[in-house]
Amino acid sequence: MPLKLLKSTGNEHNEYTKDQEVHVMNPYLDSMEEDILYHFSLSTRTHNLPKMFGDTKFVCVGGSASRMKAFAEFMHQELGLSGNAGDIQDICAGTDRYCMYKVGPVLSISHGMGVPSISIMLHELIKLLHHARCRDVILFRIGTSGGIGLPPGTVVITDKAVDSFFQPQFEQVVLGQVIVRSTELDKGLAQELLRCSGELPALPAIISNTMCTFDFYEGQGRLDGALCSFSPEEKLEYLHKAHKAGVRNIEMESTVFAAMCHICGLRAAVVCVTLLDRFEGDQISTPHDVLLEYQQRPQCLVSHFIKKRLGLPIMPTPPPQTSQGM
Ligand SMILES: O=P(O)(O)O[C@H]1O[C@H](CO)[C@@H](O)[C@H]1O
Ligand SMILES: O=c1cc[nH]c(=O)[nH]1
Repeated sequence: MPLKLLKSTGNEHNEYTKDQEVHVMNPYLDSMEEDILYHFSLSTRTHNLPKMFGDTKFVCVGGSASRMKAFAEFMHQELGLSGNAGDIQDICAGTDRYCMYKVGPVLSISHGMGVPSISIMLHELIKLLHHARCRDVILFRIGTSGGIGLPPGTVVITDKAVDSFFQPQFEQVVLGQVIVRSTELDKGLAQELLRCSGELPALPAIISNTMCTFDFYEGQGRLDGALCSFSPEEKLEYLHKAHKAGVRNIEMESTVFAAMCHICGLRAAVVCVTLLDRFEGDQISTPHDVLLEYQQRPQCLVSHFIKKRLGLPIMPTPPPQTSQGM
């Protein structure tokens, strides 16, 4: 079935109606004879990127390769595409750095853990979207996080992505100098996702700030790493400060994701479920099947959004069933 993109679903921000290109902010790129997207195992010389990707409208990224494969299979079913969802091929099969699946106008890509890993992926993704002459693309990070003062399983739609000092910025070292970039995300998109969450049963969601750290253990104030140089009281004091600054969840990619999308004119949202309440502990001890169900919540929410955007009938569909790792 050919899929048609609706320009709007009704109430969203005006920005949605713009015909928006992907801006690469690099004056040298277009004069290169060939651009090798090394970590995707793709190139402008060996692949017809406009033909392969030109109709892409939604890009969903997340840390785990199996999650992003399962999400692609789920979207195949949700979009009512022909063929067998299980036959979808990894476009990046020539490398095991990242995986990438395309289902209709949706790209599903894994990014690994942490800022350096997602940053490399985003450089190549944004160039890919540019070379493919994509327009009006929306990016989503669908991930997991540690909550602060929230019941586990809550989906946090990020308002501001903040650093470990609670600042809405991302610092990149370039040629030995620190460049500070804004981590502004699309507020209209976040609101629209929140409205979508209200249309789904058992999908508790809020909009709030997300803190992005460079580490899972010490960087997130955990007492259970191989190293720990602070007391339980100091840990709680820091988490309370974060809470006071409006932070309700912690993960490891949102600031660079927000910063790079913002600069390149891409509308973007970060949608992460909380796996635990960090006021209560550090270890993720919830049973695996419960964690899997939590992990599917951002996927169901973003799928619902995409289907609305495409004007597809919204029917209660079961969440992705394939074996996803955490
Ligand atoms: O669930 P994903 O997308 O992997 O992301 C979160 O989980 C990882 C840590 O377990 C970090 O990468 C964090 O950002
Ligand atoms: O506590 C958590 C859970 C998932 N991901 C994180 O980065 N932190």
